[in-house]
Amino acid sequence: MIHTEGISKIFPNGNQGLKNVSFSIDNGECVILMGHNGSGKSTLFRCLSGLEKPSEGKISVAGEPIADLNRKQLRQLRKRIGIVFQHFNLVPTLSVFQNVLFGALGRVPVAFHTFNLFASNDLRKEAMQCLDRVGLAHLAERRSDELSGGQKQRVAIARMLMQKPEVILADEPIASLDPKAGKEIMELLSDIAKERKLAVVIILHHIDLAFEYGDRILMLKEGQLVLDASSKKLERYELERFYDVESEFAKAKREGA
Ligand SMILES: Nc1ncnc2c1ncn2[C@@H]1O[C@H](COP(=O)(O)OP(=O)(O)OP(=O)(O)O)[C@@H](O)[C@H]1O
Repeated sequence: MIHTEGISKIFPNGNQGLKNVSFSIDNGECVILMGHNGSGKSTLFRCLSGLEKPSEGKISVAGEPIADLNRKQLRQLRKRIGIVFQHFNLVPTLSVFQNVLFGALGRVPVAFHTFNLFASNDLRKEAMQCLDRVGLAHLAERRSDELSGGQKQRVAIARMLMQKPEVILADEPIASLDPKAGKEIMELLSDIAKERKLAVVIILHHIDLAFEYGDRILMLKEGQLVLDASSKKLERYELERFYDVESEFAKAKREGA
């Protein structure tokens, strides 16, 4: 679960990243975070993952009050937050299986360079289960740099599942994928939210996919949360208006002109 209460972020140079942002996300909810460039999405993600401290307000992630944690506690909390990146961040020379296995590094006290040798059979079994969940068990032995973008993102999600996260933050996870692969990744993330009862937040710029896979849509504008609505109750034109993408033609048609 994620909860923010009145968070603001002012950077040392005076830029305001966030202004009085409050929302809650329950376990099992898949929430889409939208907003133009510079609207504050990355700042919010960095605050939620404990990389940035808000100047004001409270944040709790997985039951932990982030602002009150010391460095060691923050490091521990980060292990419980699964992050999905736009560019996958796999180790290209390692196999798909090894990349996924390394997802457990944060919860097993074994050094990186010996991890592949000393990982237990149970962990290896778990890694195969995570790969199976994303539909890529058959590619376990393949080098990860031989995969397509969509497959790489699936491997990155399997690696993140190995972490046993309690919350998932995905930063434009489909920005470099074709429409079909992008849809598959969105479906996977929204299914994982339901199956594992995790709070999932996805930064996305696709209106159709936001409606299809998001339970709720949040919109930031100049650091402020201007929309927080259930995707079932929201009309497409309302979202387009908030996003400033409604065409003059659509507007005229809607207004019956
Ligand atoms: N480290 C920083 N120092 C100063 N200002 C910053 C810093 N990081 C972000 N900002 C400012 O905070 C505001 C929000 O930026 P942020 O990167 O969070 O937006 P964004 O919605 O993620 O944009 P994008 O879609 O381009 O990634 C912008 O005005 C930006 O210039």
